[in-house]
Amino acid sequence: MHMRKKEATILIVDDDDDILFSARISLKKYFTTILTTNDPRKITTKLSEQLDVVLLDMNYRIGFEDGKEGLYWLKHIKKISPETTVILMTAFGSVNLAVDAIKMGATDFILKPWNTEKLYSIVNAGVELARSKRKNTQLESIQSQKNTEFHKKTEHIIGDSPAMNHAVTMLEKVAPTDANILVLGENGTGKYVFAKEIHIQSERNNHPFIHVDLGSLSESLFESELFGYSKGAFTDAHKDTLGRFELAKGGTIFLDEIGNIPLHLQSKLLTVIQNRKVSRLGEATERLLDVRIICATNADIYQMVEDGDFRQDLLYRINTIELNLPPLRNRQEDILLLAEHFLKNLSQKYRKTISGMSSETIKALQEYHWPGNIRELEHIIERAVIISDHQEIEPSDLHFSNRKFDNSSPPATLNLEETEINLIKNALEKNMGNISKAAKELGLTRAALYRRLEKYNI
Ligand SMILES: Nc1ncnc2c1ncn2[C@@H]1O[C@H](COP(=O)(O)OP(=O)(O)OP(=O)(O)O)[C@@H](O)[C@H]1O
Repeated sequence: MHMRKKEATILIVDDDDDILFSARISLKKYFTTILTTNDPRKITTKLSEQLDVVLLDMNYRIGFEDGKEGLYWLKHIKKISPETTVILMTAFGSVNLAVDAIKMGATDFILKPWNTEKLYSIVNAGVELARSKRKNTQLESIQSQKNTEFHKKTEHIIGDSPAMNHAVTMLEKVAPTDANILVLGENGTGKYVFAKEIHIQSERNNHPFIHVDLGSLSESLFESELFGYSKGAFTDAHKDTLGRFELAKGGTIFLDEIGNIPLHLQSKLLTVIQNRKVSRLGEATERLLDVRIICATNADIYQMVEDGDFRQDLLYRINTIELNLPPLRNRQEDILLLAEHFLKNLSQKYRKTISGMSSETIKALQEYHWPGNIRELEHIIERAVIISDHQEIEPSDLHFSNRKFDNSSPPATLNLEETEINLIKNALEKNMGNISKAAKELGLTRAALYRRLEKYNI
């Protein structure tokens, strides 16, 4: 009977070449990759591969047959690759040794000589176990990565302008409810910071907060990323994969740059939100959706609705509560507070002793237009802290991304679109077409800059 081999990497370690040979022959029929070595010291290099199962002999040197060496190597493997299943082989089956080995993380035990069927079934169970462990670890690492990222970002919400105080009051009111929230604001106004803070102040805060940047996902990836897929749903779908909605279970999903999803996916998203159910691509099973949805955009979403680019019914589903984050130039009071906050943190980070900002510096900061909002302010302060040789930050330490907005020369035009186009062109010129650098100067993500290049046909 012809059977398809299972994708798995198995390492057999034994000092007896006959055993290696026969085990290899037995397992080769069922699994794609069988590695062997007669020297346990080679295990370390083999562990650089993703090993599903190690079949490990207990005894190597003649005369030392108490299994200590096997236990030593078992510990070694578990330390380097905790997800790998270790199965011990021995000709001297002793219950005590088996117990010790299992305590130390071995999964099973097989006595020599074995029969092929038994060997196969033990190894196969080991492969399955390794896979499920790996899957869990991946999930955990996604979450812990997300969490540390947030801690860095959230810190505090700084600001004391009426607009900011209003936004914070709203945040505190709506956070504990399960209402869907739409956060509106230009780039760098703190939409992410607010979304995360809403999650932290909600009852879902011991569940995941999953951020999806729809601006950086290609259209072909939207669906599989959001909804997940089952094995075989498309050519590259090698295994069942959770979507972000499922990953966020019990917690909050933050759909950033919501204005970016194409119309056909807007319908799909609408259905998901209405029915509160998701199914993975290629799968009929529907799973209950238990997430709070926060969306954000810097686009004029109402204009998009008018132009037929965004579904009105979807907008009404996601904007139960709307939070508006005003641009920095409209909240003068916050500029100084934020600048001082960044100055303090960044001087610490770069180990500089800077006592503050000169009054000319403060004036320059307050008069600037801040097209990149808080992110731009943070960058400018960071750069100033790094280059400054002064006690206080001086205007010469400030490097505004666009001199046209410098207080010394008023902008040539006040039309927003034209201004944006000019800014982008200047940034590109200055950085010799380097998108990453230009985006950084503009206080935009690369994806956001790309969208603008497309929009304005630059
Ligand atoms: N109120 C605030 N207090 C302190 N720092 C803030 C505040 N708002 C934003 N920041 C900082 O400014 C930067 C930009 O904020 P954030 O990423 O939340 O903006 P955004 O509106 O989501 O931007 P984009 O639309 O470009 O994704 C971050 O480094 C963030 O920590």
